[in-house]
Amino acid sequence: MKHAVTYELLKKDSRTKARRGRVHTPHGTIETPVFMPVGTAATVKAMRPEQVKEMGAQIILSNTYHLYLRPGHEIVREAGGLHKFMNWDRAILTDSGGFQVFSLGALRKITEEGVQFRSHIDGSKHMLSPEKSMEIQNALGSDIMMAFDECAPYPSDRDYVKNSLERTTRWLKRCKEYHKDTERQSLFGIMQGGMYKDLRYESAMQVVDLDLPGYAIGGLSVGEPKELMLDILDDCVDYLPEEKARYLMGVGSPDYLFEGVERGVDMFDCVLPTRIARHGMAMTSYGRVNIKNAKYERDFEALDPECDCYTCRNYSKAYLRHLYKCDEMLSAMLLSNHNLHFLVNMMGNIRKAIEEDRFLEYKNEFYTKYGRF
Ligand SMILES: CNc1nc2c(CC[C@H]3O[C@@H](OC)[C@H](O)[C@@H]3OC)c3nc(N)[nH]c(=O)c3cc2[nH]1
Ligand SMILES: [Zn+2]
Repeated sequence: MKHAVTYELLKKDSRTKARRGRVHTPHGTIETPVFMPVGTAATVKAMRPEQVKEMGAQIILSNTYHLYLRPGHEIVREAGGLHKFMNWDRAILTDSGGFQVFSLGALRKITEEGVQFRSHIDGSKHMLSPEKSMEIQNALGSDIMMAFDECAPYPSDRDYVKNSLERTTRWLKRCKEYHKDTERQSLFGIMQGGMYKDLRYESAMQVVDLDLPGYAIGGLSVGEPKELMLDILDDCVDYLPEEKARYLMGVGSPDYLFEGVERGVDMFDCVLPTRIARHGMAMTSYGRVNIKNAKYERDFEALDPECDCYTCRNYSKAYLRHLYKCDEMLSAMLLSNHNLHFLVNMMGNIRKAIEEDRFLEYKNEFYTKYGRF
């Protein structure tokens, strides 16, 4: 059968596991490695779609949990699907809701059937199951649908993680069984296994056995120390087939992106760029800038001298600091625009560096200038 989404490997780095590829989708081709802006409630916060497109973003993310609760997936279906509803004609990936139920929902109860929870919005009772998650993602019409899984909390004991990953595999089979229109939308499996390397292997073998168009590494970036995350990640990527796309969920800041690329990851997502923007923080070529700092009061230079984004071309740090101090909406808009542009642009430079076989040199140059992460 023809899959909606396919991965094409273009070039492997000669000294690391970094790789340059493409993810072909019904809404366009995604150059990888790629950073995917997060648009949880069908909007990349404080950004118009044209701006997200103009900076070069090829795919954005949205969320089953949020859109099911508000406005409701049937309304999005009646609107013609998420692409139409939010005026975004490039690719969309939706998460399955499992993670959000645990990070946002209240009074949860896990059974073989699925997860019962109360809405964090109005306390109403709901049930998410593999079938329900697929029904919602079918209604949203995303190009890539994530399997309904359980992301075990950190830390979790071994028995819990083992039972959880086995139930996640049973849920994945139910997702695959339910999803019929494989030429319109592709289902990605998610490997779990917590911080236990042997359980990671078990989960990967069970997930890969279902021969899906792409796979995600879940259960990481959940509060574990960086060196532990990277140690687990080192193994996880090798358990996934080379000819399929690999997505590391919930990652990340610039250093995690470099470390993930170096270990063979193709796709990344993180709320950081827009979230820290709302708190007056910017990522720049010379490290983080906390715009509320008094030292910027008379700093009439651009946020990042090496950035050509709309924010850096037209406004000074002094003005951005003023906007933040006045709690003006334009503050979040301009800082979000820059932070997203910064990460999307950085990934473009990483892709170019892999093409020119100088990924490690670019990584070291970036780290030296950026300083402390
Ligand atoms: C932050 N760390 C982290 N996030 C994670 C997410 C949410 C990403 C999703 O959450 C939204 O941003 C809040 C993004 O939109 C993304 O959607 C795809 C995960 N989702 C699933 N289904 N399974 C996991 O194991 C998992 C692990 C994560 N670790
Ligand atoms: Zn900029």
